[in-house]
Amino acid sequence: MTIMEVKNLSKVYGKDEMAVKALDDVSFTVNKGEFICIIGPSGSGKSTLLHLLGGVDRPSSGNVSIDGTDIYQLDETQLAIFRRRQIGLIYQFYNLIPILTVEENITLPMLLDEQRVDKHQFRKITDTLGLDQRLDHLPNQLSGGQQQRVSIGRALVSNPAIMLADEPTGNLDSKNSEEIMELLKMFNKTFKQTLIVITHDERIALQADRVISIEDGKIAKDEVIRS
Ligand SMILES: Nc1ncnc2c1ncn2[C@@H]1O[C@H](COP(=O)(O)OP(=O)(O)OP(=O)(O)O)[C@@H](O)[C@H]1O
Repeated sequence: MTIMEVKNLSKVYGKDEMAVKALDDVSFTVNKGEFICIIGPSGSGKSTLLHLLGGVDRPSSGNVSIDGTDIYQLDETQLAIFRRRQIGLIYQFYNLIPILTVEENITLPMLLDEQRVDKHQFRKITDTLGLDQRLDHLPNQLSGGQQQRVSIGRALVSNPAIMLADEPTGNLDSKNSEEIMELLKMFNKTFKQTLIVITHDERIALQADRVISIEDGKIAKDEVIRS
């Protein structure tokens, strides 16, 4: 079953002689529950693509449909709500709010959305992420690996259909990196959560179901590794 349809997606930053074509007519579809890695050289357009898949930025042309919703037809408020409910985003530098505790950082998207936090779901996520003893800590009282777990918790709490991660292990040592990937894969397999990960790490790319290579803003290769 298709969960995402990307059609003729292009993104140009800047204008006139300053214009940079970061993404050039990219089209592909994603099946529900797929684990895709996006690879490619620095500056090839990977982060731009991920942001457009997640409704973070608007394309210059083309569209992205998620579960039948053409997301760029939504106005800003509708898009923000859609994003909070359907998309989980994880970055290399965790983007946690320093003055909020672990629990507050994780539940923030639900509170912003005026949704009740399901206590059972919250406990399950924080137990699985090994954060149950850290809920009252501030981000700077945690290790890098723990901070990344918090950002995964924050991305998971609304049970999004799609998880997008931009080099989620780029800032971690190999042991933490492995653990974070195991967690993401576990949520992908257990909850059929679609997982799209940008990585420079070949070992991570080899774990995916499918690898999309981006070069110069275009898809250079799209390979199914396992189905
Ligand atoms: N806000 C912006 N304004 C202008 N140009 C931008 C902007 N963001 C990205 N670019 C340019 O668009 C191109 C693609 O950038 P993007 O960040 O998507 O690449 P990337 O493949 O994710 O790179 P990296 O692996 O280094 O993170 C680059 O040439 C970059 O300089």
